[in-house]
Amino acid sequence: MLKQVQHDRNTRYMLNLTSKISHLKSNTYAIIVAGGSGSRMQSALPKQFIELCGEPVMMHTIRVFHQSKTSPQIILALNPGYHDLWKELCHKYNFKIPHTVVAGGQTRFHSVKNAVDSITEDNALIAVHDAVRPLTPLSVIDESYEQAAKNGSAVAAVKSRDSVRQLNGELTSCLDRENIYLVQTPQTFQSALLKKAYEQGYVESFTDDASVVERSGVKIHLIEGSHSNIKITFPEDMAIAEAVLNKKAISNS
Ligand SMILES: Nc1ccn([C@@H]2O[C@H](COP(=O)(O)OP(=O)(O)OP(=O)(O)O)[C@@H](O)[C@H]2O)c(=O)n1
Ligand SMILES: C[C@](O)(CO)[C@H](O)COP(=O)(O)O
Repeated sequence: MLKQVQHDRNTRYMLNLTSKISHLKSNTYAIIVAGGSGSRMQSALPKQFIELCGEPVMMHTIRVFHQSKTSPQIILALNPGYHDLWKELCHKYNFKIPHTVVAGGQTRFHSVKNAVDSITEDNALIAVHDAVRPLTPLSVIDESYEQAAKNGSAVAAVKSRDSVRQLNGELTSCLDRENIYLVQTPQTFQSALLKKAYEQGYVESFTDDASVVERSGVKIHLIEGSHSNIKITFPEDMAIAEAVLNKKAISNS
């Protein structure tokens, strides 16, 4: 029964998608940023290389973008010191999804910038995504391209499920959580906007692409993300990601 419901949902989704995406005229790109060192993970290898359910985290991430109906060209930003390891891993895991590799930079901003600079098209849609978010639903990715085509930007976000308090000196005050969104990736933009935004100099408050684009004077549009779209940051996140992927494999079998 559960399987039938899932199947019906998938079919409905595919049908909706075919009609929705058929009018997307722009070429699409996916920048997967994998230039970080994963200091909070405290592992010998950066977390994007750690094996999760049979293959490195970032192979899952690239695969989900590859499955998008929009067929994005995939650009991976990776620290040059890891390019050879990545080649070896692609060979070892027989990973054949086409992608190009550019150098990762000092910060996430610099990694994204290197990838953005490698794209020459002004009339494309570019999704920027963390390599360490391997659980992003395909529907969120496709919706992000669709909405960015309409509105210029589409940034995945979810409402807080917890109550939220703000620290003011020694006191705390309750915030209205209806107005609080937790921001995820993908963060998708029309290429001309993203390229212009990444011409700005780096400032420390640039923690994501929305903050860079907003600073260039462009309004940010949010889209519904997913609570399962976690960023692998701490060791316990691997166990959560594994459980979600295993559950998905069972419901698809
Ligand atoms: N110089 C950097 C820093 C981060 N990232 C990427 O940005 C994403 C989100 O960053 P985060 O989770 O903070 O990764 P790390 O910087 O690797 O982790 P930490 O902050 O714990 O060191 C990751 O996919 C990471 O590889 C990047 O491409 N280049
Ligand atoms: C881009 C991001 O994943 C959106 O939530 C986040 O800002 C990355 O932050 P981090 O401090 O580099 O983990």
